[in-house]
Amino acid sequence: MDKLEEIFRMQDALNKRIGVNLPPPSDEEKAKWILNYTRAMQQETAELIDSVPWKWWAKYQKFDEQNAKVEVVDLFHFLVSLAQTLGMTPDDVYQAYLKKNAVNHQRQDSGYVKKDEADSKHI
Ligand SMILES: O=c1ccn([C@H]2C[C@H](O)[C@@H](COP(=O)(O)O)O2)c(=O)[nH]1
Repeated sequence: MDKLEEIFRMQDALNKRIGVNLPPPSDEEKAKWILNYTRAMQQETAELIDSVPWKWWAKYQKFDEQNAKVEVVDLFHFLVSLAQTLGMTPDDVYQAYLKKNAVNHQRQDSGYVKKDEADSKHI
């Protein structure tokens, strides 16, 4: 089985066990879970920041690379749940990634001197 498909299946099983069935049945519920998962990601991002010595005024902090890796995996759990909230399959994420990655390369090719929101509308 494809690794991304396996991750999506395992995340769905964990979320169901926690009592969350995705995608939610209404736009209202979708909005609620987008906010829940993005807030959870903000917290995990703060924990990731705390795993590097970011306090320029303090000397007690150490770079904890092992913890940083765990926080990335925590973030990945919530990012996959966010994709599932929006009804995206592993293939949807893969196809959208391919398209957006191509747009990002085109922007670099052209110097990216101007922001053109329309260049992502086909994704
Ligand atoms: O609905 C949820 C709630 C939590 N987690 C997972 C993601 C992280 O790996 C971990 C974060 O929980 P704490 O370790 O911060 O309690 O739980 C989910 O996958 N889905």
